[in-house]
Amino acid sequence: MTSPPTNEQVTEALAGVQDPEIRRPITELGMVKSVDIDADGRVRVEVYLTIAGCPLRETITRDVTNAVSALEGVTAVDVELDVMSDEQRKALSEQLRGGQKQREVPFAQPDSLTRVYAVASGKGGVGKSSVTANLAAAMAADGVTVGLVDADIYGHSAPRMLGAEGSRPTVVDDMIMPVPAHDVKLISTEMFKPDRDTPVAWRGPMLHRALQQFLTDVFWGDLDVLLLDLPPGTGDVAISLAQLMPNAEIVVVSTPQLAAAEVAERAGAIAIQTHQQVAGVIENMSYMPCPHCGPEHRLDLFGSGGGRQVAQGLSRRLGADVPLLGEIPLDIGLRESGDLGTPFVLKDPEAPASAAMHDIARQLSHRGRGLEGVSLNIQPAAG
Ligand SMILES: Nc1ncnc2c1ncn2[C@@H]1O[C@H](COP(=O)(O)OP(=O)(O)OP(=O)(O)O)[C@@H](O)[C@H]1O
Repeated sequence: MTSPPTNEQVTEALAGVQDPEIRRPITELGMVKSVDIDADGRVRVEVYLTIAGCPLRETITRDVTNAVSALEGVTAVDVELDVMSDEQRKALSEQLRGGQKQREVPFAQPDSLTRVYAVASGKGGVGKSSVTANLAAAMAADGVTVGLVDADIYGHSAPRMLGAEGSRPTVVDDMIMPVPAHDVKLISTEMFKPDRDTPVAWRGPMLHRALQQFLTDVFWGDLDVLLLDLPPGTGDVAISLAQLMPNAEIVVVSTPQLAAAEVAERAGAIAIQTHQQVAGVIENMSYMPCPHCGPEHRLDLFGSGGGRQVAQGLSRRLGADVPLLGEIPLDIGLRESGDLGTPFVLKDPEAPASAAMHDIARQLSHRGRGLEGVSLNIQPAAG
């Protein structure tokens, strides 16, 4: 008969279990309360949850059971759950903040390597939210660590599109954990409403505070990319965002319709006032692949050329090259999968609309993470 594992072996196995929201090993987060090993190989692990009624308690129980069961000599695993005390939560939140007491926007710090993209549109209904949610899911599927702030207060649809509708984030002390949805770390205005049907009637200053809180009080961890879904138009949120994160780059979504393009160009041109960069333009609902002849025959339902016109107009106004990042065709599947909570890029990655979004996601996540102006902490060699 094999002998039971040692305490060190069990602890090492537990170090492979991450808290699903914080994405760090439970051993590092002080979540392992105790480990008991019987002579017959029965292991009992007590785990602290950050809050009572933690929505991910089953995931944690399953992951701990799997990790410990895999050890040689283990005959059974019992997982018992306890809840952190206020002091433990406070200590954890301080640890996550890296000992830093003052609230700062981590992405606005000069040494931040996170690429921040604010997705804007001139008017509603052009598919900005669908495109943003799909870009986030496509990036996550590519192994990019991505966060999504759904700041579209009036039309917050990211939770539904990512299958996280009705989710409430876990709060540890005064730190908010983003909700994991298809490997995207998600925070939405919807999560802070008393109930789903209450409209959000926040005005300028409240909006600014909400956005600030999403950026300072949410534990994002190290992100490669942060996407922000802005409300349509050139409103308060875009200005607040520029104040909070001047390094955020704008991505403009437009339809091919020339009238829509003019409005979209105006939304992008706000970057001139706020001194931000425009990373590019995405044309959505570009064409309908002909149901009879196939995708080679494009039906231009909403006209054509809008995306290119916005890109050219913004290049002229900003005096910098603003590329057209891609053209996403109309696809009924895109709408359906959004309604059902599975992003189209995951459900049908080969469809032309998905392929276009995967391609745009790669362009945005693989752009050099501009080290310009970033302190590299290199000391000159003593000569
Ligand atoms: N390429 C596409 N093909 C088919 N349907 C699409 C496409 N893009 C978006 N849609 C659908 O169009 C509708 C509007 O999209 P969405 O809500 O993403 O727009 P929006 O610009 O974010 O609007 P708002 O900012 O007003 O919330 C949704 O029903 C969505 O599923």
